[in-house]
Amino acid sequence: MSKRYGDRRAVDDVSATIQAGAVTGFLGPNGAGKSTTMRMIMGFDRPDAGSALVEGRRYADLDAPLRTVGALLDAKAAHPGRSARNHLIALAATNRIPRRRVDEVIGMTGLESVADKRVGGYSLGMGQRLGIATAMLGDPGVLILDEPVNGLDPEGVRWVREFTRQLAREGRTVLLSSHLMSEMAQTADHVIVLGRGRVLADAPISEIVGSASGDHVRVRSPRVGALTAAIQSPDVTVTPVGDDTVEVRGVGAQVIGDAAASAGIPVHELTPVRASLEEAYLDLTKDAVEYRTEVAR
Ligand SMILES: Nc1ncnc2c1ncn2[C@@H]1O[C@H](COP(=O)(O)OP(=O)(O)OP(=O)(O)O)[C@@H](O)[C@H]1O
Repeated sequence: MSKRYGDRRAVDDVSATIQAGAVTGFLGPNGAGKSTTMRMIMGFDRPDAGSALVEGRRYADLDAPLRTVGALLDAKAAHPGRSARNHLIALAATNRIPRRRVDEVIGMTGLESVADKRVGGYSLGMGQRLGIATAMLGDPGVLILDEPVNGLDPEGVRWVREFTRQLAREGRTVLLSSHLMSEMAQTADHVIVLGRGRVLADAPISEIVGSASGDHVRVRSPRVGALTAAIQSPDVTVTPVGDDTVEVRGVGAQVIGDAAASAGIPVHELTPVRASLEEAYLDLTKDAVEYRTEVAR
């Protein structure tokens, strides 16, 4: 799909397939085009070129849209004067969804105690839970969640993680955007990264993290100089990070440990450090960030 706003290419020839039975993380800097893509999938915005199909059809052509795909796109979508329960009852009634499903989604999202209060008085977190309850109302096989953990407390963040993992285990398709990389690393199976409207990466999370340059082994030894000499080779880079500590790149912990043992060098720490999703993400998007903070040097 492609979409312009004025002379701005918000989404620029994006192609992707979101797999069932997995949580797909949708990442990208502010303004990268994530929300626009999600809105186009849900038929709220019309692409200038291309189309999005949900279970093989455009959103507008779905027979029972709410029962096919549920979305959280704007946590403030419910009328502020209505209660959560009444909001859900009205939606259920117009979509031929049985009334008991309203109580189910209220229970599922932990909204029982506030379900009869006005939505206008809800905290951001309660609004997010109501948004997720709304998305789940039709028991859809596909969920599109735009920053569902935004504004949630740690318990709520963990709940979204476990909830979305469960949805994927049930075989549903989950597309989830977030700026919280540590959270995404624990939630997503697969990641699509957008930058300036284009797809920068589309791969399993292990592959994305594995491609980052941050993997190294942290080594601490009272004879760190001798150990450095023992593992020296053109492929190995050793960076001092303290008097007796170095970061070693290009060789694994086992080789370093064996080299130390055969040279009789004591080792006080030998820690393989995996690159994080955050490092991989920052590597991928470094040329695509529009609003960068200048760090004083
Ligand atoms: N309705 C609109 N009218 C004009 N420009 C828009 C509109 N919606 C989005 N844009 C522009 O399109 C680009 C993509 O925005 P979008 O909200 O899709 O990004 P995003 O990846 O979701 O960002 P964020 O992480 O900040 O939510 C931005 O430059 C944005 O300013």
